[in-house]
Amino acid sequence: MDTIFALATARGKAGVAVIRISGPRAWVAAEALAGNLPEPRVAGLRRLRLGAEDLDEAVVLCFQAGASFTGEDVAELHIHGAIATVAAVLQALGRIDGLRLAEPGEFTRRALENGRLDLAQVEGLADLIDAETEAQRKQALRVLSGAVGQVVDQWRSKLVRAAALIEATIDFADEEVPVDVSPEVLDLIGGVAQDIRRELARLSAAERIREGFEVAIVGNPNAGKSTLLNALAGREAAITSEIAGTTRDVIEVRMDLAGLAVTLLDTAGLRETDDVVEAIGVRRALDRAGQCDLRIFLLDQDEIPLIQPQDGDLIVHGKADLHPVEGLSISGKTGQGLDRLIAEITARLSERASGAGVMSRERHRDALIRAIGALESAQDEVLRGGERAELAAEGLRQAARALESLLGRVDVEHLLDEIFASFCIGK
Ligand SMILES: Nc1nc2c(c(=O)[nH]1)N(C=O)[C@@H](CNc1ccc(C(=O)N[C@@H](CCC(=O)O)C(=O)O)cc1)CN2
Ligand SMILES: Nc1nc2c(ncn2[C@@H]2O[C@H](COP(=O)(O)OP(=O)(O)OP(=O)(O)O)[C@@H](O)[C@H]2O)c(=O)[nH]1
Ligand SMILES: [Mg+2]
Repeated sequence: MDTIFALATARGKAGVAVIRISGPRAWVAAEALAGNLPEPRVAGLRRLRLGAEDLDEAVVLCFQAGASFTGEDVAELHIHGAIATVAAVLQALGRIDGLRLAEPGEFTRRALENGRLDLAQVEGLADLIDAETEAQRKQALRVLSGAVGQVVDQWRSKLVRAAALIEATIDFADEEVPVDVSPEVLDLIGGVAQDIRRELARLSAAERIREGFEVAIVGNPNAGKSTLLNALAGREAAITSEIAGTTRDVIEVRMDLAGLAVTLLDTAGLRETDDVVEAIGVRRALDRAGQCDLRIFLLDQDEIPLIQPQDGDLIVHGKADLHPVEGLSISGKTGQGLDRLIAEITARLSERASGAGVMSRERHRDALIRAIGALESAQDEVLRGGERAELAAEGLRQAARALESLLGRVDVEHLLDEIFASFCIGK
C-alpha cells in the first residue's frame, strides 16, 4: 500500500495549512522531517527540516492505524500557510521513499475501503465539503453521520426477519407447518415498501437542497425582470435597458435564501418576434422556466401579459414606484416590496424543503426503485403461497441487495471513480 500525502486545506496564502500523510510509512515520513514524533493524538511543536535546511516550525499530529480518519497511520503537519512553505514541505515529502501525492478523494477512498465510512457517508462528506448554505450543511452532516445506514439497517433487519419466516416454511414443506406465517411476512414487507415509497417521495426535496432550487423570473419584454434580478442579486448581473428584448441568454445568479441555495434566473421577455436571435432567447426562456421549481411572473401595469401565468406561478406586479397596486407589488428600481417578495419565495421553497428525507441522489432513487420492485414481486409470491416461497425469498434477497448498494456493501466498484472524481485533492 502506497503512503499518500496532500495539502488538506485550500490552496493559496493562509494563516495555517495542513498537510496530511496516510499509509504505512506516514509516521516514518513525518519523523524524517520532524525528528521524534509526539504521542498519537497529542499535538507537538516541531521544527521541520530537510537535511540541514529548515523548512518550517509546525504543529505535528499523529493518528494510529485503526483510530484515524483513513484507518491507516496518519500524520498531519500543521504548517504556516505561505505558498512557499506549502510548496517546500510538499516537495520534501515527495523526495521520501514510498510516498506519493494523493489523488482527489483518495484519503476518503481509503476510509471507505477500511470500513470507516460507508458509501452514503462518503457522498455526505462530499456534500459537506461543497455545502454553501445552512440547509446544505445540515443535510450533509446528517448523511455523513450515518443517517442513510440507520434507515437501511432498519429496513434490512425487517426483510431478514421476513426471509427467515419464509425459509422456515420451506424447511417444513413436507411436514405440517405449525402456523401460517404469511400475514406477518406480508406485514413486514408491506411496512418496508411503504417506508421506501415515503423516502422516495422525500428524495426530490433533498435533491433540491443539495443542488439548489431554481427560480425563474418571466414576463413581458421590458417588464423589469433584469432590473429585479439585479436588485435581488445586489449587483449588475444582467444588462437592463428601455429597449424591449434586451435579455436573450438565461442569466443565472446564485443566492442564499434563509439557508437554501437558490439559483435565480433572468430570462428573455416572452413575445412573438421576427428577430431570430430574440426568438431563440424566448425559446430558451420557456424551456428553462418550465423546468424551474418556481416562476416569478412579473406583470407590467401598462401591458397585458402576452403569455398567461401558469398555476403555481408567483404573480408579482412590477414598477410599483410608477403605479402601486394591491397584491405583491414591487419595484426593482427603488427596492420597495422586495422584502415581501423574498419572504414569499422563501416561504414557498422552505415548505418544499421541509419534506426532505436523507436520500438525495439519482443513485439513491435507482436503488430504492429496484428495492420496491423486488419487494412487490416478493409480495406477489407470498400471496400465491405454496411452493413459490423460494421465489419470495429470492425477491427479499434482491431487495436487500438493492438497499445495501446504497451503503456500498455490494459491488459498487464501477461507481467509485465517478463518486471520487468530484472530490478535491486532500480529501
Ligand atoms: N486535524 C484534522 N481535523 C479534522 C479532520 C482531520 O482529518 N484532521 N477531519 C477529516 O475529515 C474531520 C474530522 N474527522 C475525523 C474522523 C475520524 C477521525 C478518527 O481519528 N477516527 C478514529 C477515532 C475516533 C475517536 O477517537 O473517537 C476512528 O474512527 O476510529 C479523525 C477525524 C474534520 N477535522
Ligand atoms: N420606474 C421603474 N422602471 C423600471 C423598473 N424596473 C425596470 N424599469 C425600467 O424598465 C426598463 C426595462 O427594464 P429591464 O429590467 O431591462 O426589463 P426586462 O424585463 O429585463 O426586459 P427584457 O430583457 O427586454 O425582456 C428599463 O428602462 C428599466 O430602467 C421599476 O421598478 N420602476
Ligand atoms: Mg431583461
